Amino acid sequence: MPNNYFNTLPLREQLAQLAKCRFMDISEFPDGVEALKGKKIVVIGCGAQGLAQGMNLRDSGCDVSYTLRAAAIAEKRQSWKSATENGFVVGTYEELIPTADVVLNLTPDKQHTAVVNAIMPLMKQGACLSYSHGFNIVEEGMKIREDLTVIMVAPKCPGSEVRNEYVRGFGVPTLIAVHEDNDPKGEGLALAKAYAVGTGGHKAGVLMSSFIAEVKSDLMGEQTILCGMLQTGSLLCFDKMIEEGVDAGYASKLIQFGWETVTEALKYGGVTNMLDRLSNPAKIKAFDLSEELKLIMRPLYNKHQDDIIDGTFSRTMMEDWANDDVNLLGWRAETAETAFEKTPAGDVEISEQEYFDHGILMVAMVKAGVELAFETMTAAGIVADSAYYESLHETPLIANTIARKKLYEMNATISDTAEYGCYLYNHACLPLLADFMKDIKTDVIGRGLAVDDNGVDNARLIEVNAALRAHPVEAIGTTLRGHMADMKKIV
Ligand SMILES: NC(=O)C1=CN([C@@H]2O[C@H](COP(=O)(O)OP(=O)(O)OC[C@H]3O[C@@H](n4cnc5c(N)ncnc54)[C@H](OP(=O)(O)O)[C@@H]3O)[C@@H](O)[C@H]2O)C=CC1
Ligand SMILES: CC[C@](O)(C(C)=O)C(=O)O
Ligand SMILES: [Mg+2]
Ligand SMILES: [Mg+2]
Repeated sequence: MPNNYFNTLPLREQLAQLAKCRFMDISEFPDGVEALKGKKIVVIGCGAQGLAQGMNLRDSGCDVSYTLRAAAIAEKRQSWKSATENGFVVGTYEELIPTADVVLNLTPDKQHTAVVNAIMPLMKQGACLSYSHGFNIVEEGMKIREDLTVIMVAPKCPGSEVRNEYVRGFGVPTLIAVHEDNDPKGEGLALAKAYAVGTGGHKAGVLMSSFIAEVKSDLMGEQTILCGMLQTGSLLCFDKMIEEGVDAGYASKLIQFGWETVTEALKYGGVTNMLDRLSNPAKIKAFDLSEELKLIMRPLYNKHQDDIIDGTFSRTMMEDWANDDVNLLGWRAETAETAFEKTPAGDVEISEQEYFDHGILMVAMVKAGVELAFETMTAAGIVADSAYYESLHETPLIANTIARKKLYEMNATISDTAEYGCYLYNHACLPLLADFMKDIKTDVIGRGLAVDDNGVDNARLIEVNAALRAHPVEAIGTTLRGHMADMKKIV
């Protein structure tokens, strides 16, 4: 059984690592990709992150090629097609790994131990090994050859958006770290910074953090608000609308594109702006619903964070790995059979404002999920900047994937680790919200509030506006969004 590295550390070291996080100003990247110039970068795997990061790095002037497992090359699998059709050199481990100065391990987390064990003997003396998620180091205690530098450059975003944002001329927030046990030449930070520039991350914001803080926050965000909450919310809202007689095509479209539309407002102006898009009575309704949701769901968020911190989550997921992914594959098949997933979006016009007015419950779910995830992460010692990226900032980026092809697309685009955690949350959250959903009517999902009484109590409105603005996620959000002035509009 793998050795959980985090659990071997003394408490004070665990707390120090969890709290490691510093926002890097754009002025700290004056050398751009210079540290990677003249270096040969070999990417292992050409999936969601592999293709996107490789393309961005190449467009930034780096020398990038791909190595794939032999069977993927022989059978000309999708990964081989993606790399070759995009004009990259592709070779076996034996052909390319010995030539690499920097190896980017962008295979699924489940494969990391086997992949790293296979490539380590082939790696050049003093080369660099990089990850985009630290599971293998933190949760499995992987030991890397002492002469190798080990870094992490983790985009806080699905691979598709890593590429899309770069093409739009921006980037996605990125967390970088150097594994302190493996920095023999002291060059880890320079390499990680150059790599973050090469993917465009520095334009959106780079956090200098630790492998531990990345793992414990990344797992929490993806399981709860980012993917779990959007999946649970989609299923509950769709089923409720059908039960209440809303046209199925309309309901399907409202949800498929609704998350993207309402969270676009979140991206620009936080929870406050998202709720400000509602009429005054609708805003108060969304606020009250979200308070109720937070009360019901808080124990679930705490459980996810506790299980992530003490290793229960990684142990159980690794048991599923050892059991041929029976749970993951079963949950994936189950999701494909849900009514929401099987009902195509109708050919109906829904205006941008209507997504808010008819999606009050969706707005409430996003608010509750973002705030709970942020509160739970920061209570566990994760720094607010990182908790912001893992809750509020990334939610719209995941919502974009649902707009493309519903939950299938979201779960195909995110990592298998995120997908497993998403289903885990969904399974616990659906029954938890069953009673709450019994009282839900189409005024808050599907049809909107009646407009004849648009009045509100002044005192209550002032109270709600003040509470929205006082939440700590709004303060850090305002600061971090200040560094994202060049962010491009999507909706
Ligand atoms: N998905 C995302 O958006 C994000 C992922 N990450 C992290 O990035 C890393 C990559 O994840 P992701 O992009 O989702 O992965 P994918 O599942 O999309 O891609 C995996 C790639 O690895 C190859 N691969 C699979 N198994 C093996 C193996 N045993 N040996 C060699 N190659 C293999 C696959 O090709 P083939 O099967 O053809 O060999 C494929 O090209 C993970 O650490 C993940 O946590 C971080 C942030 C976001
Ligand atoms: C969605 C979760 C994520 O961590 C990510 C895209 O950031 C992943 O593992 O896919
Ligand atoms: Mg992530
Ligand atoms: Mg992840």
